[in-house]
Amino acid sequence: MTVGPITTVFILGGARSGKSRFAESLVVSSGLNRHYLATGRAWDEEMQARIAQHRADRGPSWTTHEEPLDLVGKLAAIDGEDRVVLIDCLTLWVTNLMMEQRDMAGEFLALADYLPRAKARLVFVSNEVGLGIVPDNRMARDFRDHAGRLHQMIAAKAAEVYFIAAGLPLKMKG
Ligand SMILES: Nc1nc2c(ncn2[C@@H]2O[C@H](COP(=O)(O)OP(=O)(O)OP(=O)(O)O)[C@@H](O)[C@H]2O)c(=O)[nH]1
Repeated sequence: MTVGPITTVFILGGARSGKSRFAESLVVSSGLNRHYLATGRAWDEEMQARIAQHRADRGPSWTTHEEPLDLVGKLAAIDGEDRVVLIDCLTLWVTNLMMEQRDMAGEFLALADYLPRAKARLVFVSNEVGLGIVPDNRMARDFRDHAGRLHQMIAAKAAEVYFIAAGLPLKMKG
């Protein structure tokens, strides 16, 4: 990640592709203060254990925040020139917004509009969920469409975009 002008980085990949690890390595190499903003919720014991492991792996040099819905509000609240914020991940945010029946287009626009105003560097992580066959239920199809639209909006605003597969980053923009 370029240290200099304000930069937004967007990292897309499949489940267990290594996207979070790659994102964390960019944050560490920036030399800036490390902030982690989780959109996920611990809905069962397995997820609680997974989150605890992630926190232990990140270590004490990271400040962790959790916000399932008001992503722009939280980003604005923790903003600062001295830091980089890793947002993990956009697809869980989409899930949470759908569960609460929020205005998806409005929420996405608010996030895209916020990006050029951020003082912190932002590293977004998301799951590419659009590569398989068309899901046979409506909710899954809607989810896939929302995620695809959001990804295009964030990729358009990001200075760098990566696709991760099998732990390997492919730079798509920047
Ligand atoms: N609430 C909360 N969630 C966290 C925290 N740390 C990590 N997570 C969540 O853990 C998820 C990533 O973990 P995994 O499911 O193990 O990884 P993955 O995205 O399948 O795989 P990779 O592509 O390898 O990153 C993220 O989406 C985060 O939301 C935390 O401190 N709090």
